[in-house]
Amino acid sequence: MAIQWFPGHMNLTRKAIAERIKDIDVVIEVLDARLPGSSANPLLQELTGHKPRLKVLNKQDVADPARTAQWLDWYNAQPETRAVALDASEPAPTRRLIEACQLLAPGRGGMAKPMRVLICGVPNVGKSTLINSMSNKGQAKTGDEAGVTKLEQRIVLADDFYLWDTPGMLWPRIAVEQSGYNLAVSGAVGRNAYDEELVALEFLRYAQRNYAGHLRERYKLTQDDAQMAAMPDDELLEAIGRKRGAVMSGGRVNLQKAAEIVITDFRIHNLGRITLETPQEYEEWFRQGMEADALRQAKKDARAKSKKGGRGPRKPPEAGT
Ligand SMILES: Nc1nc2c(ncn2[C@@H]2O[C@H](COP(=O)(O)OP(=O)(O)OP(=O)(O)O)[C@@H](O)[C@H]2O)c(=O)[nH]1
Repeated sequence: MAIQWFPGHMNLTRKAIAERIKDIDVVIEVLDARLPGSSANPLLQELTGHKPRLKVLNKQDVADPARTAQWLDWYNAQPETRAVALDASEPAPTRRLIEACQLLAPGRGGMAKPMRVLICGVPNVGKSTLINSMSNKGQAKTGDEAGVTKLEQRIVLADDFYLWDTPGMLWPRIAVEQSGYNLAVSGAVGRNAYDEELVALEFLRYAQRNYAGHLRERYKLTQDDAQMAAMPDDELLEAIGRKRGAVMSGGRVNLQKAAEIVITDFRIHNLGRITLETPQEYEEWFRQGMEADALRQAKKDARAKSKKGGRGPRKPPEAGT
C-alpha cells in the first residue's frame, strides 16, 4: 500500500462518537464531491448504527457536475440516507441542511425537541468552512460540552438546532487502494504519509483517460484525447514538468517537482472541475479491496496455523541458560 497514514486521535474520536450517538437524531457526513466514495468513512455505519445519515457532497463547485448528479442518486437510493451537494462557501447552506435533516428525523424540531446533529468528515473536506457559513461566520455559540470529551464541540445554530462537531477523522486502514490515492491527492492525508510521485502518477493515469481536455488546457499539451490516453503516465508527468519549467541543470525533468505541481493544481482547482470516481468505479474498487483483504486474512490465518502446528512441543531450557 503506497499510503501510510497515522489516524492519531481516531480512537478518541471514535469513543466520543460512541458516547454521543444515542442522543443524536441525524449524522451529517461531509464528503469531498470530487471523491464522494473514497472520502466516506467505511466505519460510519458501525459507529452510528441506524441513525439517519445526511451525506453532504461539499466542494460541488469544483467537482464534475454530471458525476455529482450520479453520486446524489447513488446515495439517495441507500436506506436511511439523503444526500445534498453544496459549496460550503454558499451564503446560506443552513436552510437546505435543516430541511434535509427534518426530512430524515420528522419527529424533531421546535424548542421542546431540538434537532441534534453530529457532523463528521475526513480532514480538509471543508467541514470548518461549512460550519462557519452555517453559523453565520462564527456568531454561533461554541464550547465544550460538560461530561463529553474535549474533542467535541457543540454549536447552537438556532434555538432548536444543535450541531456537535467532531475532528476530521480517518480510519485505521485503507482497504480500497485507489481511495488512498484519491484521499492523498485531495489533501485529506498529511504530505509525509505518501510518495508524491506515486500519487501524481495515479492521478494522471485517471485524468488522462477521463479529463484529457483539462490536462491539455492547463499544461498546453498538444496530444489529442487518444494520444493522451495512450501516453505512459511517467512520460506525461515528464511532459508536464517540462512545460512548467521543473527542469534540473543538464535538462532533466525534476519529477518530484512536477508531481508537486500536479497535486497542487488539483488541490487549488487549477485543472477545472474533476471528479476522481464514479459510483460504479468505486463499487468495483471496493469489491476488489474486500477480496484482497479476505485473501490477506486467509494467508495470515494459514501462516499462524502452520506456525502453531509446526512448532511442536516446547523444549525445556538447557542447563546453564
Ligand atoms: N472550492 C471550494 N473550496 C472549499 C469548499 N469548502 C472548503 N473549501 C476549501 O477547502 C479547504 C479546507 O477547508 P476546511 O474548512 O479547513 O476543511 P476541514 O474539513 O475543516 O479541515 P480540517 O480542519 O483539516 O478537518 C480550505 O482551503 C477551504 O477554503 C467548497 O465548498 N468549495
